[in-house]
Amino acid sequence: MSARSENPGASSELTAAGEPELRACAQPDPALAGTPRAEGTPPVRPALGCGRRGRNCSSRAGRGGHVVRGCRDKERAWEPERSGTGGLAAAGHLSNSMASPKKKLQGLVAATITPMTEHGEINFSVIGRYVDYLVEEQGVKNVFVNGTTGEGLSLSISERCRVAEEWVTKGRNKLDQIVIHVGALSLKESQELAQHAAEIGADGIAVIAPFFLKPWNKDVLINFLKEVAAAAPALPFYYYHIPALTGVKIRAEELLDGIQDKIPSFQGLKFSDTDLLDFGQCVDQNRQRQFAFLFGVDEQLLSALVMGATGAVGSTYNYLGKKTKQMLEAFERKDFSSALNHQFCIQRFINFVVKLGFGVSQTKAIMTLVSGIPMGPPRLPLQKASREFTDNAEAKLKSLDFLSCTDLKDGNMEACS
Ligand SMILES: CC(=O)N[C@@H]([C@@H](O)[C@H](O)[C@H](O)CO)[C@@H](O)CC(=O)C(=O)O
Repeated sequence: MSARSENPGASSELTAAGEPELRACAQPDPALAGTPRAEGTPPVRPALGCGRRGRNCSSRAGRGGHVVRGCRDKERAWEPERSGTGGLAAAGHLSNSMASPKKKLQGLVAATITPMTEHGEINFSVIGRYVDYLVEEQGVKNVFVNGTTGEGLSLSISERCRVAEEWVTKGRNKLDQIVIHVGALSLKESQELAQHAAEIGADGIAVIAPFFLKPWNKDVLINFLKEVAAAAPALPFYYYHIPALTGVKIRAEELLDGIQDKIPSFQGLKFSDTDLLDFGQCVDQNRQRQFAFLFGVDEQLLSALVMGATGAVGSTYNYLGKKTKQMLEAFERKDFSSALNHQFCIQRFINFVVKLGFGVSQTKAIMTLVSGIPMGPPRLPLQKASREFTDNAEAKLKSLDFLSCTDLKDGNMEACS
C-alpha cells in the first residue's frame, strides 16, 4: 500500500441523523491560548547536582545539612524511612513542602523525545528550541520526560538527570508542568532519580512497574512504588501503567484501590493501555478523589474522554498537539460529531504509520520532519527509521492536511536524512 495512492483528504463524520458525511480533516485553527505557569506556582528552582554538563557528579551539601551525592554515585547510603518522613527523603520533603499545592495535571502532555546526535549522544542543545516549538506551534504546555518516547530506560542515570534538568531549566516560565519519569529496574536508582527530580523543581514524578524481576501481585508493586515515592514525598506521584511493555499485568483498577493510604503523594494514573474497562473502572471507583487520569493511547483518546480521562500523555502530541486540541475543544463544547471527526483523522494517520511499523524511532523521524528540530537517531537496540518511512509519513500528513508545504521549514528534510 502506498501512501500516495490513497485519497484521505476527507473523513467520515456522523451527522445528527447518523448518516456519514464526508468532511475534510482540515479545520480552521482556533486560537489555542496556552495557560502560562499558574500564578502563585513557585518558580522552578535552579538545577542542582549531577546533571551539569561538563561536570562529573560529586558530593555536595544538601538541604538540612545532609551530604547528597550526585546521580552517578553508586554507593550512596539511601535509607528512606518506611513512613517517608525521615532521612534524605525528609530533606526533600522539607524543601518541597514550602511549595504551594500544584495544580492538577490536565490537558495534553507531550511524551518528549530525547534528541540525539548521529553519534548517539544526547543533543541537549536543541531542547530549548523544542520547548518553544511545543508551546508556540503545538499549544502544548505540559511534558512527560524520560518516558517510553524519551527512551528513558535506554539512558544512563546520569543522562536521565541531565535531560530532566535541561527540560526544567528551558521550560521555566514557559511550560505549565514538567513530569519526570523515574522508573527503573533498581529501586535505588528510581529513588535517586525521584529525589533528583524534587531537587531540580520538577512538577511530578511517574514510575512504571519494574519489568525484569517483576512484582507478582498488587501489594508488592505498591510496596515498590511507595519506596520510590518516599524519596520525593512532596512531589505529585503518578503510576505509569504500560503493561504491554513492562509485562506487569496487574490491573490499574486493582492497584488504585486504597493507594493513597500507602502513597500519600499519589496524584494520578498514566494509563497506556487499550483496556477501557480497566480505565473506566479506575475513574468510576475513584470519583470522590481528585486524581488525574491521563490516557496514553492517542488513537483512542476520544473514547477515554468519554470514560472520564482528565488529560492525555502521548508521543503524537509532539507534532499533532494542535490537531488533538481541536478534538478536546470540540468535546468540551459537546460537539461530539466534530470531536469524532478529529479523532478519525488522527486515527487515519496513526493507522497508516502503524502498518508501516511505528515506534520511538519513527516518532523521532516524524518530529524532525514536522518541527525541523533534529531529533537524531534512536539509541540501540532501536534502529533509525528508513527514509522510505519518512517519505510515506510526510505524504500522509500532507494528504490529511496535517502538514502544509509552508510548515516545512528549510532544512526539515535535510534534518531527517
Ligand atoms: C507504547 C507507546 O509508545 N505509547 C505512546 C503513545 O503515545 C503511542 O505512541 C500512540 O498512542 C501511537 O500508538 C505513549 O503512551 C508513550 C508515552 O506516553 C511515553 O513516552 O511515556
